Amino acid sequence: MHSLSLALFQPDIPGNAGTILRMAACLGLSVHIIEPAGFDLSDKALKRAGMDYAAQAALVRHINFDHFEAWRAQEKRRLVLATTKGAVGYTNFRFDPSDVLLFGRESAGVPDDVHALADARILIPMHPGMRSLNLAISTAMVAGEALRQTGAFAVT
Ligand SMILES: C[S@@+](CC[C@H](N)C(=O)[O-])C[C@H]1O[C@@H](n2cnc3c(N)ncnc32)[C@H](O)[C@@H]1O
Repeated sequence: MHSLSLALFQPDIPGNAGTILRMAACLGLSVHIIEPAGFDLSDKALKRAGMDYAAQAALVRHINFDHFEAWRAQEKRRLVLATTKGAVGYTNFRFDPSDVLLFGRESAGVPDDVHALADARILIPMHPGMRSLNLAISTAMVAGEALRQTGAFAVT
């Protein structure tokens, strides 16, 4: 298991969370879910989307953002927020193996105070006029680049 971690801020859609859990299990990443989520974390759709892989994912639940921040402070890890309001393109950002990569909820992203306290805000550049990518897709793109940069992909 890598120390690079994914974090989902109050996710709304179980299919997205399940897809991310499956990816995380395959790539050796832990996933931190900041509650409340918009669904029951034992939801069938979460299990269906994550398939049996979800059971192998390192899932950590935080009852709220303060709880997540207490964990992060203890670990002394940087918070890197993926946001459509980011200033730095994700391929131009230098990732650290201990980073926590935070993604916002499907319906609303993250609140302004969470946006402000992140150590860095990164963007996946999109064509003009497009609003946002799907949560699971953006998580895969950023995780792939972070793993590539930090040399953490399994070598074949
Ligand atoms: C469906 S989007 C949220 C859209 C929301 N209405 C907003 O304005 O933030 C869910 C999450 O995916 C990530 N995301 C989607 N597109 C992105 C992009 N182009 N660059 C960086 N992150 C993105 C962000 O973490 C975002 O909070």
